[in-house]
Amino acid sequence: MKNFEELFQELSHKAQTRPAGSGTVAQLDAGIHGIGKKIVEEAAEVWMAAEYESKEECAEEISQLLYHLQVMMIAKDLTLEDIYRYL
Ligand SMILES: N=c1c2ncn([C@@H]3O[C@H](COP(=O)(O)OP(=O)(O)OP(=O)(O)O)[C@@H](O)[C@H]3O)c2ncn1[C@@H]1O[C@H](COP(=O)(O)O)[C@@H](O)[C@H]1O
Repeated sequence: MKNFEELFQELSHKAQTRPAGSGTVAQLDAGIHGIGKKIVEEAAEVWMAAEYESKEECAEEISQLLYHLQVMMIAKDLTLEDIYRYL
């Protein structure tokens, strides 16, 4: 099991090394517009899961939203500290 910080490290490394087959690299190549659409889509899936699905399905959708938010952070060259200072 990985935590938020570990996922961010992993995604940052993928963005730098660009391994073949990485979905993260594909997302980054899709650009801000594509990543933004994915965030909106995943946010809607979180809402629907919270309304109509199980707690576990809701947790999975939330994890996917967090993933796509991290991809956006990397695309915008934001660090975790840039975000944490507003929490
Ligand atoms: N945690 C995630 C993660 N969460 C969500 N996703 C992506 O978000 C999509 C969400 O799935 P959905 O079923 O909601 O969407 P979908 O419409 O079926 O998917 P698409 O057809 O749009 O890809 C998944 O298909 C993944 O592409 C993730 N992709 C990768 N990770 C982790 O990121 C790390 C790096 O992954 P790679 O860059 O692929 O090596 C690994 O540790 C992965 O576990």
